[in-house]
Formats: sequence, structure tokens, C-alpha cells
Amino acid sequence: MTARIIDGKKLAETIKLNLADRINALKEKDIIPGLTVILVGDDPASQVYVRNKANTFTKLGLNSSVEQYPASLSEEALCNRIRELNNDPSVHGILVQLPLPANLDANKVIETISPEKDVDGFHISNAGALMTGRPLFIPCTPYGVMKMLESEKVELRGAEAVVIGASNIVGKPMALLLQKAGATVTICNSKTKDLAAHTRRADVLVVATGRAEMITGDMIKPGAIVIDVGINRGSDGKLKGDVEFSSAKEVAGAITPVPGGVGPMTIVMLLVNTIEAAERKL
Ligand SMILES: NC(=O)C1=CN([C@@H]2O[C@H](COP(=O)(O)OP(=O)(O)OC[C@H]3O[C@@H](n4cnc5c(N)ncnc54)[C@H](OP(=O)(O)O)[C@@H]3O)[C@@H](O)[C@H]2O)C=CC1
Ligand SMILES: Nc1nc(=O)c2c([nH]1)NC[C@@H]1CN(c3ccc(C(=O)N[C@@H](CCC(=O)O)C(=O)O)cc3)C=[N+]21
Ligand SMILES: [Mg+2]
Repeated sequence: MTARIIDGKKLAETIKLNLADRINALKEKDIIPGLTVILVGDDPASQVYVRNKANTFTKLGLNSSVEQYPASLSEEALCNRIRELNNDPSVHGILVQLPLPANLDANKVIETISPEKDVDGFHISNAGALMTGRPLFIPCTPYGVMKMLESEKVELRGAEAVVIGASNIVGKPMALLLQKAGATVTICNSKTKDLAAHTRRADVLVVATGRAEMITGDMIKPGAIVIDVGINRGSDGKLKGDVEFSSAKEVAGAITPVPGGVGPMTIVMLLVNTIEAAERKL
């Protein structure tokens, strides 16, 4: 048996179509949801993502601007610019593309963003709000994964969910959302002993490590739902997930591809969060 492919690109398009009413209702009140993306340095991969985000926004008639700064930008100058954006009523969302150059303290920069405009959900107060069950913004990638599981009608209550990766932007919020939905959650990291023993128990397996194709079919429970968050660019320029798709699809019940899986969902949830931020200003 071969796995069902969970088409993130298609689901993202469907969600976008369903946002039209909310966007129009805002426009009738003369509000156009606006996102400002700040990119520091000249990492080519970051430039691609930032361009994808901006294109998605403008196609839907939303405002989006990208501000690019040299890697030499000082922390103070960056924080001052963020404070200006915090006070600009035409800006509903502010996103500082990560990773930042090493001379900048990412925590300090993110905590300068007003929590009401932190559409990534990375601000420490938004992380705390999510943890205590009162989220202001749900981080886009885990949010998108939950929408994929919903669309697949995956029963999460009582499910064994295993999340590999424990970052603040993917693994940890992912685990919280799965837990809230009723799953029994295990979080694995690079020190986990016998990773395969954990992954083989998973009804729902979410992989977010940044280690290309580290999860192979023999590590997957037959019929499991496999969500591959990884984005790894090979030396051939092609994108690879953290899951070896060819072997995993022979065992899993359903699986997300890379590209065309979680990535497009992340962008559409950023749209959702920005619209939500604008609606709160009504
Ligand atoms: N599709 C999308 O929209 C997005 C994709 N990504 C992609 O997702 C991946 C993860 O991103 P991010 O969370 O930011 O990465 P981080 O590097 O911040 O975190 C990686 C996590 O994986 C764990 N890990 C690393 N190696 C192993 C291993 N061999 N076994 C078990 N756990 C391991 C680390 O463990 P430890 O804590 O012990 O260090 C850490 O917790 C990347 O490929 C990234 O590009 C990220 C954001 C959005
Ligand atoms: N503050 C901040 N917020 C983020 O959300 C954030 C970030 N920093 N830094 C980098 C990661 C990564 N990320 C992706 C978003 C979309 C795709 C995406 O659209 N992927 C497409 C293909 C892209 C391609 O072809 O390169 C896909 O998987 O089909 C991928 C990765 C958001 N991130
Ligand atoms: Mg993807």
C-alpha cells in the first residue's frame, strides 16, 4: 500500500479562497491588512522565502513591504525601526526573518516587536500565551500542520504523537498544539536514545530537525500520518525534507511532500494571522 499524499499547496489555495470574505469586509472599512517583513543580510534562501511571502500577499490585494538591510545593521538601528513600525497604524504584522546575523541578539529583536503585531507568534509573551492556552497568534508552521491534520480528519484525541525537534518556532509549539488537541505527545531531540523506538510508536509523526532524509520507512508505524517540516537544499539545488519520501510513502498512511507540503501552509497561515491582526483593530 502506498500513502495518501497530503497536498499542502492545494489546501493552502483553498484556505486563501476562503479568506476573500474577511479581506473584503476589512476593505469596506478602508482597512487593508499590511505586513512588513524585515530581512537582514543577504542569505539567498531567506530572500526566496521573503519574496514568496510578499507575492502571496500582493496577489490577494493585501499590503506587504520588504525592508532589506545589510548584515552590518546595528541592533539599535533595527530595534528603532521596529518601534516605528509598532506605531504605524497601516502595519498590522511585523516579521523579522530568521536566522539573523550572529552580531544581533534575535531574542532582543523579537521582543521589540509589539506582541499585537507579532504575526509569527515568536515574542516571549506570545509563546507564554500559547503555552497557557490563550494564544494571541499561533506560530504559522505548527498552525499550518494542524490545518493539514484537520483536513485529513485525523483523530488526535488519544493518538500517540511524536514530534522530532524542539525549537521555539516549530517543535515546541507543535507539541503544545497536538497536546491541546488530545494527543499524547513525545518530543525528541538530538540527544534522544533510540529515536526509532519512539518514531515506530507514532500514529502522528512530525519531523522538524533540518537533517535531510533522516527518517526512513523502517522507522515509521504502518498507516501513520507523517508530516515533514524539513526544508533542506541539496548540493543539486533540489529541496529535500527530513523524511526519506521514497521509503516512507510505502509504510505511512498519509505523508506530506517537500516541496508542496508544509511550506505553502506556513505562508497561508501568516496571511491568516495578519488578517486576524487587522480585524482586531476594528
Ligand atoms: N516548512 C516550513 O514552513 C518551515 C520549515 N522549517 C524547516 O524545519 C527544519 C527545522 O527547523 P527549526 O525547528 O528552525 O530547526 P532548529 O535547528 O532550530 O531545531 C532543530 C531541532 O531538531 C533537533 N535535532 C537535530 N538533529 C536531530 C537528530 N538527529 N535527531 C533528533 N532530533 C534532532 C534539535 O535537537 P536539540 O534541541 O537537541 O539541538 C532541535 O531541537 C529545518 O529544515 C527548517 O528549514 C522551519 C520553519 C518553517
Ligand atoms: N521569522 C520567520 N518566520 C518564518 O516563518 C520563517 C523564518 N523566519 N525563517 C525561515 C523559515 C522557513 N520558512 C518557510 C516558509 C515557506 C516555505 C515554502 O514556501 N516552501 C515551499 C517551496 C519553497 C522553495 O521552492 O524554495 C514548499 O515547501 O513547497 C519554506 C520555508 C519560514 N520560516
Ligand atoms: Mg513543504
